[in-house]
Amino acid sequence: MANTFSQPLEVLPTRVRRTYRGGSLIDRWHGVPNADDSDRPEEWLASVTRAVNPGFPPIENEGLSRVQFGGKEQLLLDVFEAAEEAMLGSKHIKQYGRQLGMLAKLIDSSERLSIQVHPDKPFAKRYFHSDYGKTECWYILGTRRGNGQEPYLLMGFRPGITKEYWHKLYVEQDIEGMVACLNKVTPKPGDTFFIPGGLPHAIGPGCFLLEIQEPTDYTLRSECTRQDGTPIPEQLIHQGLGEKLLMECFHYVGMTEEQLDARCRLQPKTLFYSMDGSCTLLVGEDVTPCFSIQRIICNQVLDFKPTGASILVVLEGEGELLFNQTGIALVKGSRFFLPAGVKHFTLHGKPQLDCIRCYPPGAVLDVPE
Ligand SMILES: O=P(O)(O)OC[C@H]1O[C@@H](O)[C@@H](O)[C@@H](O)[C@@H]1O
Repeated sequence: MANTFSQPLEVLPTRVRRTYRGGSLIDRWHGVPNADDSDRPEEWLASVTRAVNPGFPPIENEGLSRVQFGGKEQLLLDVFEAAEEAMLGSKHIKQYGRQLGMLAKLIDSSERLSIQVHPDKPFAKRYFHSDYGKTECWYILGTRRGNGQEPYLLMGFRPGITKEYWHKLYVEQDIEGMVACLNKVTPKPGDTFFIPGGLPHAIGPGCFLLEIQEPTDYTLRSECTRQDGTPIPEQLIHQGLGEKLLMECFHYVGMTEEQLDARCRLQPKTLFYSMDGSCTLLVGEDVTPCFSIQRIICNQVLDFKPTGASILVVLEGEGELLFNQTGIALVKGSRFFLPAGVKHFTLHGKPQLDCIRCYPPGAVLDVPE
């Protein structure tokens, strides 16, 4: 059984509705011309995490990715159940269960998201009885002018913001006041940011990014309306916890721009470099134990010997993924779940591939030999 399941699984598109608009850059990236922004600004990649969208008309299995497997389309979650060991590996299952332990997404915002916060692990454990909070990282793929504005990110309280002051702004819904409390950062392609649980933030307009996060959909927010002025359902504001706990989810740690840069703007580290290509660590264990991210540039042929599962996303270029003497074509936007049972694969850039590999917690990163 392990052999049947141990092959790279191409993941079908999984678009998800959110409270903000965007997504046209995701479609264009996949080669769809003249795409428009919509209420589906996110694509979840190899997801086994359900989207939580109270207040929206229900969609069955929203957020769960599907793969072609055994001659039919199936939920990746069901394939995990049928072959947990081949998919995730026994070491991972022992520590994390049948859950992948991370979620990867593409996000494209044509307008600013609401000012929000995600729980850290202790908060998630205590109030959601979950082993996972929603610490996340963003790798910027591109920017555009959104809503007539230059792209930006809001991140982290400026020094001196107290819980009492933040609560007052929340009660008054003083949006300008809230924006003024946060550091404003200009993103550029190739930047990587770390957003630990508890850090207030908002992705601004015109940001196209790859996000890796803990596998939950817990967003709490201080802003109660969308950009068009329509109300955001109460459940999406405090996830059923109420105003007091909403305020406690934020960490009131002020940071200057320099302190924010030092804590949240990550510096890539070269792991491997040759004529054939390179591997760079974008997010490693020194940043968070929740997941890791590696960028791979492949000019020729790179050989990998994984020791566990990962997700592979092609950002740019064309080439091939060679597995068991079979070549699978790779193009910009290709995304694969690589089960733990895949012990060897080769990337071939034709002429070049720029890829990201996302690893679950506890993974040993594999670097070409
Ligand atoms: O504001 P909504 O529509 O809930 O969007 C929430 C989105 O926010 C971003 O900052 C990320 O945390 C995404 O993972 C999340 O899906």
